Amino acid sequence: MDAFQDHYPENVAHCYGCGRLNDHGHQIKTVWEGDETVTRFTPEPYHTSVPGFVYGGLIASLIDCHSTGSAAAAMYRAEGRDLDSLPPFRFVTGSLHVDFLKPTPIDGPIELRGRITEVKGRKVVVETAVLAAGVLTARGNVVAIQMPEDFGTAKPG
Ligand SMILES: CCCCCCCC/C=C\CCCCCCCC(=O)SCCNC(=O)CCNC(=O)[C@H](O)C(C)(C)COP(=O)(O)OP(=O)(O)OC[C@H]1O[C@@H](n2cnc3c(N)ncnc32)[C@H](O)[C@@H]1OP(=O)(O)O
Repeated sequence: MDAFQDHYPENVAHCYGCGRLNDHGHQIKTVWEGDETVTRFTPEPYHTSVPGFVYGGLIASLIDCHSTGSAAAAMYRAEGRDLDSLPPFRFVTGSLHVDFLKPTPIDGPIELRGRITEVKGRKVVVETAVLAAGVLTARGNVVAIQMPEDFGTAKPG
C-alpha cells in the first residue's frame, strides 16, 4: 500500500504513532479515498481500557497521527504537488480534541475517516470520525501546524 507515511523522509519517520521506522510504534497508514483520508487499525488485546473496549489514549493517538498525515497530504494536494516532491511539508499537532461518544469495541478493526475543514497559511484543521464495525464511537478535531525550521531547537522560556 502506498500510504502518506511511506513518503515521510527518514529523519522524520520515527514517530511513535506513524513512523514506519519505529518498531515499537503504531505505524499507522493513511490514504485518500476521494476527499476523505482513511486509516484502518486493528487494536491488540493489550490496548484494553475496560475489558472488551479500546483504551481512549490509543484512540487519541490514532487521531493525532492520522490528522498530521492528512494535513500534509492536503497541503500537497492543494499545491498540486507529488508526495515525494521537495521541500517536504511537515506537520505537528498544535491542538488535539477528542470526543468519546461510545465505547469502542476491541475485537475488530477501527476506521478513521478524516475531512479537511480548513487550510490557512501554515495551519490545517482535520475533523475525523472514528468507526468500529461502522458505528461512530469517537470524533477528533486537530489543528495541525507546519513545523517551523527551528522545531525542537528553540530554547524554552
Ligand atoms: C503526505 C506525505 C508527507 C511527506 C512529508 C511529511 C514529513 C513528515 C513530517 C513529520 C511527521 C512526523 C511528525 C508526526 C507528528 C505526529 C503528531 C505529534 O505527536 S507532534 C508532537 C506534539 N506537538 C508538538 O510538540 C508541537 C509543539 N508546539 C509547537 O512547536 C508550536 O506551538 C507550533 C509549531 C504548533 C505552533 O507554533 P508557531 O509559533 O509556529 O505558531 P504561530 O505562528 O503562532 O501560529 C500559526 C497558526 O497556527 C495556530 N495555532 C498555533 N498553535 C495552536 C494551537 N495550539 N491550537 C490551535 N491553533 C494553533 C495559530 O493561531 C496560527 O493560526 P492563524 O494563522 O492565526 O489562523
